[in-house]
Amino acid sequence: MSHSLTILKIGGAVLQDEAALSAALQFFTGMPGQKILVHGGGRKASDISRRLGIAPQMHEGRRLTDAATLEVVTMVYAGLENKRLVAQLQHMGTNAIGLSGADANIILSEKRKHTTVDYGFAGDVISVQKAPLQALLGAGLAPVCCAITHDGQGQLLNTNADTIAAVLAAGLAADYHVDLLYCFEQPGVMEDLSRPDSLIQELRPDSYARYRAAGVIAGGMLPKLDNAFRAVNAGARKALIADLEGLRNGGGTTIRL
Ligand SMILES: Nc1ncnc2c1ncn2[C@@H]1O[C@H](COP(=O)(O)OP(=O)(O)O)[C@@H](O)[C@H]1O
Ligand SMILES: CC(=O)N[C@@H](CCC(=O)OP(=O)(O)O)C(=O)O
Repeated sequence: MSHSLTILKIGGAVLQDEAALSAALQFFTGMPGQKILVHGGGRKASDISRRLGIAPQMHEGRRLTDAATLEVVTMVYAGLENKRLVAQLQHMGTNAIGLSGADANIILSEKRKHTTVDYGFAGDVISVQKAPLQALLGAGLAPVCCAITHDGQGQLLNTNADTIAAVLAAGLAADYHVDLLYCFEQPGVMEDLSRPDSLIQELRPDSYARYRAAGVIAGGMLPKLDNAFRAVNAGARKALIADLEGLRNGGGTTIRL
């Protein structure tokens, strides 16, 4: 295992703020070694859904994805957001290549099964094909991955973007020293979102369970943390949740076992 690989995931709020996005892409461009960018775009998809008269519906941080919503998220994530990120990275000197999970069959998923909630065309990941990713990385390209996956039967599925970042980290952990960085608009996981000084510097499974049961950690933070633990469990060297300032200066919330 000779190479380091950094996987940076940027969320919907960062994508909505041009200055923050540009700073995040500059940070990505400056990262040494091999790297993958994973992006969300949930807020943009919700905006465009509303403009089309489709009310966005989320459950525990995941989108209920009916057929019309699947069209919207495919256009937004695999189209608009993915391609504009690739273009901006090219402008900054990073040779990026945009991918969905269907491209080169990198991420195979299945319709999310749940006993009480119908998630529609939301996809849970079954497997990651690492060979095409390794080939791209080895060729000096930076993959830019969106949250659209496929089931191998021709059906596109909508997968949480934090999950995409974590399964890539887990899938590649046997071959690289993987650092997984989640960049969003908060300083990290907070005890109280209204208090910027309430950063939780370190989370372990037991403290996560306590905060979750107390309702301190909720919504979009649940898939982020479940996935960060998944990646570290699978052998990622590091998982960090932070804003850009924290990523630059060693702040944020570190996930430990
Ligand atoms: N304890 C917490 N600390 C930080 N954010 C939290 C917490 N609990 C809930 N959240 C919410 O989770 C959101 C992040 O989830 P989400 O919007 O899905 O982010 P992203 O688009 O980056 O994946 C934050 O903006 C915040 O509103
Ligand atoms: C199934 C599911 O929830 N998919 C997510 C994919 C995008 C995403 O995760 O975007 P952020 O990182 O910006 O939240 C969604 O449609 O919101």
